[in-house]
Amino acid sequence: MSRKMTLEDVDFSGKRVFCRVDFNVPLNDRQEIEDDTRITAALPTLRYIVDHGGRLILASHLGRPKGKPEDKYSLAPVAPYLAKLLGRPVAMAKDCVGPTVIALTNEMNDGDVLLLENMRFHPGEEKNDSAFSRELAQLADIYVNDAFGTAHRAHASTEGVARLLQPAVAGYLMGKELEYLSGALADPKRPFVAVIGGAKVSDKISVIENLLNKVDTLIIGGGMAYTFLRSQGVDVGKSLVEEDRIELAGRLVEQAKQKGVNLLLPQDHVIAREFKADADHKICDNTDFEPDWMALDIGPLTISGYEKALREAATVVWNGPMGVFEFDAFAKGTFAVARTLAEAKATTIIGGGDSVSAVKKAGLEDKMSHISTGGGASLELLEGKDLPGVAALTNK
Ligand SMILES: Nc1ncnc2c1ncn2[C@@H]1O[C@H](COP(=O)(O)OP(=O)(O)O)[C@@H](O)[C@H]1O
Ligand SMILES: O=C(OP(=O)(O)O)[C@H](O)COP(=O)(O)O
Repeated sequence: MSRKMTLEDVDFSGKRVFCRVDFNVPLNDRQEIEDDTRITAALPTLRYIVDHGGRLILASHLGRPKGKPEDKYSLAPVAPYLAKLLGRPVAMAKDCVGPTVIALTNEMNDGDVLLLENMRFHPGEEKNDSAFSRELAQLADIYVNDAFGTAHRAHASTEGVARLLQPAVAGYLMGKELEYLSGALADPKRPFVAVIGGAKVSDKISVIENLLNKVDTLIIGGGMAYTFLRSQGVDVGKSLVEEDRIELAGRLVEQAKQKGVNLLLPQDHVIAREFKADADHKICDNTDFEPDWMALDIGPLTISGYEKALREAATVVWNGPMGVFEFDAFAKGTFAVARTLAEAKATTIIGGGDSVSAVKKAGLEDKMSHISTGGGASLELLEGKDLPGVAALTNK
């Protein structure tokens, strides 16, 4: 993709800036923010705009309201939280379009911050409706997109407005995410190793197909490994297997061979009698699976093989857990990968979703080169797709 304009390419002084952020943060029952990672990740961009005299109009979605207002999805709790982080007032608008909002934006002074209410309270947002995009575009002079986590959505505030408000530029978080994730795929330091896990092959087929053209080693773990093992004739008992993907998994193994990619599958497993935190469990290898048991984690031999490949890597991308890490008894494989990456000399990129939760649970966030703020968006990049929210930005 062409290089996009960035914050430094624009004079923000006295300008109204429509800045799309991803403040889709988890809230608890008391409407308190449970994880502020996405808010703190956007701060460098927000500070740059206000420090350069911009009038900052923030736009985000929260949750998945169905095109109409719902109290539990209000962004109101974010305004005071952000005000504390920024050390300046953050006004909260009751809506994101309409005369009252226009009046609020007209009253702003340089350096003021206004948070608009949830974009998804309007059906036009997810439909990328042009009339709704025009209403949003009316509010500002310049467009900034720092919402990497939502960049795979072609919605009004992520795509439509960017086409109407020029220049449309990438914020720092967006730039950093693309630098790591697209950078790793375009020009990785080698050996380049990808670790792909999680529940199902079907969710990650395109990722695996794309990575087979890029990586030196592909490590497979988690539930999806058992469809791969079945394709190799291993009897995997009651482990998670997608019957309709066995043939495809076999073809991917063949492709890896043809392309000279070192594909690593689990050699031993922690198997359990049932899918429960305190289930009876033991270790088995590929020759002695119990017919009525299921694999819920990779075994010790597999862990040491995977650790060795990771220690030799220069670039690692990780997406998806190695086992049912939510249950302590089956979290060893996932935490071993997290620890090995934390100690590795490689550039380590954690591509969103459950692998990020695992790294955070292990307290190892600070030891990774990059932890993505977008699960879906990083997967689409790993699939080799362009992100609509990025494509719509102004080329350099
Ligand atoms: N061996 C396994 N059997 C069943 N489920 C598994 C297994 N290994 C991992 N999982 C489950 O996969 C889920 C994560 O899968 P997925 O949503 O595809 O990953 P991600 O969110 O990282 O993309 C976790 O809830 C985990 O418990
Ligand atoms: O949380 C998000 O994505 P993620 O769960 O894939 O990381 C983004 O805010 C996008 O939200 P959406 O998947 O409701 O469009």
